[in-house]
Amino acid sequence: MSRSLAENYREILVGVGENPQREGLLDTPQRAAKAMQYLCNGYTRSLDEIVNGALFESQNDEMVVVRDIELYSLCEHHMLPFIGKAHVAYLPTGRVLGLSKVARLVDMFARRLQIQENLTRQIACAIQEVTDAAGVGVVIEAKHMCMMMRGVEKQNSVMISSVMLGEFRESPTTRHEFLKLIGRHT
Ligand SMILES: Nc1nc2c(ncn2[C@@H]2O[C@H](COP(=O)(O)OP(=O)(O)OP(=O)(O)O)[C@@H](O)[C@H]2O)c(=O)[nH]1
Ligand SMILES: [Zn+2]
Repeated sequence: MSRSLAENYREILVGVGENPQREGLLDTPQRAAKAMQYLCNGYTRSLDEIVNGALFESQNDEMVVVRDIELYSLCEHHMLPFIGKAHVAYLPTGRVLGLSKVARLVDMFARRLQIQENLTRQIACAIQEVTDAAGVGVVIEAKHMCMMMRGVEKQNSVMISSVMLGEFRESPTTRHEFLKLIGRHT
């Protein structure tokens, strides 16, 4: 039988040289397990459940941009947080996605163990799949705790990753409009 997450956290406490019996730590394994389950709850979600049918007919085929969506994820190499912002855009072809669903979709993929590049691509592909857009652009800027709190210890570097699909990849004008709207291009 596999050990519970809480039991594993108790072992971690011992592993880092702590006494899991001391008063302040008595509930910590349970609490940490609950927190970690929350931070990884994206594994239990699906695209259908997130979108919940919130697709609306619209004749507007101009670019939709949702920028500055805050993002909290965990890097799959160190299981330490990376924190930043996601900017998402698409060109609708008759249907638009409920606004909050863009942010929910970002969270669904962010609440998993990730590398930033894969997270960026998964968000872009999901938006494409759900909306059947003529193009999708996603930019993520994030700071990685594994680079700040340990390792190379660089406090000011920001990782910027992008994925451009369809029109965003083929047309420099579309791409520039997106980058301008998110403040990344003049
Ligand atoms: N490309 C990419 N790399 C990441 C991401 N998150 C963490 N990393 C990197 O993953 C790499 C893992 O390198 P390793 O040498 O196996 O691990 P390490 O000894 O802990 O590396 P250092 O962080 O350099 O101390 C490091 O360069 C991290 O900076 C990410 O989202 N994308
Ligand atoms: Zn890392």
